[in-house]
Amino acid sequence: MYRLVSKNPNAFLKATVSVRTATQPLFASFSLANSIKPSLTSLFSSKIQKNLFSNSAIFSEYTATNKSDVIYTQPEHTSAEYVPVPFSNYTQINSKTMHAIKDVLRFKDASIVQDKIISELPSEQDFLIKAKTGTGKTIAFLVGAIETLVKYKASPSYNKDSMGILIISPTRELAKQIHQEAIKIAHYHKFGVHVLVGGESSRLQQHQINKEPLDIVVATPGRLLDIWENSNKFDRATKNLQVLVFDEADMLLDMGFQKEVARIIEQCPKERQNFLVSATFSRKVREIARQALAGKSFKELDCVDPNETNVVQRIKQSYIKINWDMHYFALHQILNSQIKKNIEETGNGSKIIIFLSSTKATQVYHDALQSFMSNRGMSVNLSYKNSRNSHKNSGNSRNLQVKNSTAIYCIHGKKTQEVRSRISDRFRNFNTSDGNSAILITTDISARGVDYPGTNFVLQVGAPSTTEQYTHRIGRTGRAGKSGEGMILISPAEMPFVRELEREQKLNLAESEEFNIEAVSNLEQALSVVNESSERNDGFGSDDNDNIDISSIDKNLLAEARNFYNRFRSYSASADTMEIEDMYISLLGHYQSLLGSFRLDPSKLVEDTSKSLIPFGIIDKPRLPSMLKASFSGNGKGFSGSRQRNRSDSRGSSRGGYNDSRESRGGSRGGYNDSKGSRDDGQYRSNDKSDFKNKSRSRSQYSSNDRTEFSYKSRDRGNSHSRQRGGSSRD
Ligand SMILES: Nc1ncnc2c1ncn2[C@@H]1O[C@H](COP(=O)(O)OP(=O)(O)OP(=O)(O)O)[C@@H](O)[C@H]1O
Repeated sequence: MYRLVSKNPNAFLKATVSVRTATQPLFASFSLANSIKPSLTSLFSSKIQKNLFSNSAIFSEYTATNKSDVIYTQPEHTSAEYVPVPFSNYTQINSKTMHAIKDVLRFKDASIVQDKIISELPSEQDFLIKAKTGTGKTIAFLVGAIETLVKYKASPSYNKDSMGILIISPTRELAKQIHQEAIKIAHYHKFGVHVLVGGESSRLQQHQINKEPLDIVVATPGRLLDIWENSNKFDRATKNLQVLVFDEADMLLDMGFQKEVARIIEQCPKERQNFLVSATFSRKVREIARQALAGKSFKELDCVDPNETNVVQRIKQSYIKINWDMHYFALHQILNSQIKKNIEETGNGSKIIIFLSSTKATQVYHDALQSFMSNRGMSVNLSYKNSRNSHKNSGNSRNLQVKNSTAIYCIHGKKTQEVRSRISDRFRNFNTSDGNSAILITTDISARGVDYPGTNFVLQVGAPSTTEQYTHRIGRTGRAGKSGEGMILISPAEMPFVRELEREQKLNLAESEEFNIEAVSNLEQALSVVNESSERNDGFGSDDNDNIDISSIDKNLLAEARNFYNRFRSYSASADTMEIEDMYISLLGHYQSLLGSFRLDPSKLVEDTSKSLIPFGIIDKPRLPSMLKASFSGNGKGFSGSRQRNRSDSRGSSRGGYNDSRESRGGSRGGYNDSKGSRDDGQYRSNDKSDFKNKSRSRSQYSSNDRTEFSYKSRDRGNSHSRQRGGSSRD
């Protein structure tokens, strides 16, 4: 009999986690309509809206106006984002707009935020708009702004050379998405609709500007100011600008666009309407509001109850407490489980987004996932229930032949705009109806505003920069009335983040039931067994090792671990050590900015995060750049075993795990955290904090020839299985 001996005490999760009750029960909301509580209705008596129906559910909804002129929508433990008012009931919308909503967008009922805006029309007022993620803010502000434009066009002061609506977006992806929505809703108006973003031909954009009226312009700040300076027609047109919109207003400031925002506001005419839009009203949104709406009264349309979270309630959310060295196998299990579950429930493949906090980590996780998740598809027989097709059959379930391939995509700020757009389009249009699935691995470049319809699962790897960012990331699923699920992988050192989520976002996250501490420990054991037997080279599960007791380990899990192990090993063996070390440093760069806000323990973070090196057999932590040292080595802990990378590490050419054709190689090594990589101001400005560029290193100096073989146990085995590079030094 085998007895499982953990030679790696850290490998087993010992910490206990209190399992709290989820406040976001899956599909909790679809009961409803019956239950508007009299006590609540009397609290909000001024304006009670009728209830209704949305795409997927029955909702109850009512709103109220209080004295401070802030309108709250009272969600009343429902996930209601739609009101029962069909668009056709709104008489205040221009008929051409209405026509487009019906025939081009094909929307039936208005969402709450849309109802809020439309109820105010016609209006020249300034609006500060807050509504939950994925609840249709884009169309809401477009409808409002277009009404103002239509009115202006009909007025005697109309000048055909003037600009109608200028919409500022923090990222190119979002700008292009808004542009597409604007084209649709402006269909019958025959407006000129433009998008000005970096990474694409400025000449072409200027050509368009000269050719067509500037009715609606969507732009990122950098390219906008660039064209503003260089195009007389554009400059003249802005003198009569009617409406200025800042979408994802706080992100503009988060990304360091303060100066650009200030310039844009300064250069616009004072007489205009303003819309400020976000799913979260941080201090920063109010900062823009102060600038843009200075001295003017504005109406705050807050569609989220102050006691509620900004995330739609039907998104089931949980955390998985797990060490970084277990991520890949856990991903293998989590993703396969999600895909299987979704196919069984709906007959469809999955659309999944995985968020990481640095470009380096995003690229590494993408490459790893390609090794063990992507496949060319196979036909499988599935018996599934509740499928959208099940009505075609007499029974509740039926056998179905589906293809079962998984495509893996990756977007981050170091990719060219052309590649970003292409991948974004592919993922957006990915068809899951034949059982195929798609996974997008991305940085926060895709966290805000970006709409990938049909995304049913969002997985966050590690804590994001703010609790608001968590809600924006989660908001990529559960959109437009659809259901969705979110999970976050959290290392023990990051647990304070989960508590902050509760405090700041009122999100009481529960531990995952399926991947709780015990389940994660099982994963670890199974992987250890496979790893052990692989190292003995005696075949998986053979009987001639008396150190391991595998009887308690589920046979299927062992088989899955072996399958994963074999596939992942082929990737890890060829991965570039320097890329992996850079990933580790970039992650610490990300955590550096969280230390204070989430009261994280620096030495614990270093220890936890360094486990990301283990699957690649890297034993010693690389030396940290001075910018990080100051934050992470204050007490001298956490650096035992740190090793300086130096020239003596060089052993010839790279193994080429990441070959140079990858976009991630293209740019500088600085600016690992690309929440700024999506800046669009003509050049990439790396944040000092995360710019750990070490120009003196050349890639070949850190070739991976000397990297160890894959081993989850390398920590325990010293050098016997892990060849350390020379030149190690403590930091
Ligand atoms: N009234 C409606 N009926 C059906 N679908 C709608 C409606 N309004 C918007 N949608 C769809 O809902 C999705 C989300 O809309 P949108 O991107 O505008 O959300 P958002 O509130 O801006 O989200 P985020 O906070 O993430 O920016 C889009 O696919 C959009 O086409």
